Amino acid sequence: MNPKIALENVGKTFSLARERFVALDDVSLEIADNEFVTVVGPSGCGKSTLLNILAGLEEPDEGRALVDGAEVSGPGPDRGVIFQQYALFPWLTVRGNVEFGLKIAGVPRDERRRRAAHFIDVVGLSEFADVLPKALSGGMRQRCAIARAYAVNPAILLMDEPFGALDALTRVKLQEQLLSAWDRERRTVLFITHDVDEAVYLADRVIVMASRPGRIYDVVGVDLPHPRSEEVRLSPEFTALRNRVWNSVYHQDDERAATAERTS
Ligand SMILES: Nc1ncnc2c1ncn2[C@@H]1O[C@H](COP(=O)(O)OP(=O)(O)OP(=O)(O)O)[C@@H](O)[C@H]1O
Repeated sequence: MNPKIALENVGKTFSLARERFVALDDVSLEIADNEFVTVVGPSGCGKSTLLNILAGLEEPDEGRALVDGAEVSGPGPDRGVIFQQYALFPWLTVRGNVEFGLKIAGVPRDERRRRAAHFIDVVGLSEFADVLPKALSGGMRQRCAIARAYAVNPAILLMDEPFGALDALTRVKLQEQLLSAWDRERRTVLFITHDVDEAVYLADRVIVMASRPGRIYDVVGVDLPHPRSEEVRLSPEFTALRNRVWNSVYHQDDERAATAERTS
């Protein structure tokens, strides 16, 4: 089957003052329809650049980014993007925020109401539908942002550290909620995180990146059962996968040093 998303030999370099940063070097990746892929790696390894290219917010210098076989040429309603900072409109209620994208898309009022109510329920915010963002906690705001992204029904969700600013407990709750929403309404998801446990818990496949130059370093398949639960989180299988990804992320430098030593 054709992949939903494909990156073909993507390269991207930024120049800052006199320095050049190779944010992505020859990155190739295929993501299947309805697959949940997480990306982890050290700071500056090009994770956000990769997501921004797929979102159509950055252009690659080399190679191509494809969605459904067509080259990405800008943002589109087929891709919902969720960043770490929940960009909610402060003057709109939860319902207003979730309905906003539907209004822009020209969805009629009754259908808008119905869809917004459904996704507000999916993220567990029904009681707060008429509340303004300032009265919500950080976790609730991010749930509202997720409901808004889901409501416009994009085939693809691109999530850049969406839970990065939240405390550990809220984070775990949101992981559960995101996965249960995904179990009910499958989407193709690319999810960036710094958190190895989060990467393994959510994913069908974890992509580990390395920096300087930014590239794919390791790919780890996660065959843990769904629906995932605390039991899965505490299982030896989860621990083994987590350790494997942890080693890949945190021992990249050891390997590099050993290679440098061997070749010097
Ligand atoms: N607009 C830009 N202008 C100049 N350099 C940039 C720009 N965007 C990214 N870079 C550089 O490209 C490299 C990759 O950045 P990117 O933000 O993609 O990494 P990241 O893995 O998402 O990092 P982090 O985990 O810290 O968010 C870094 O060296 C960064 O400084």
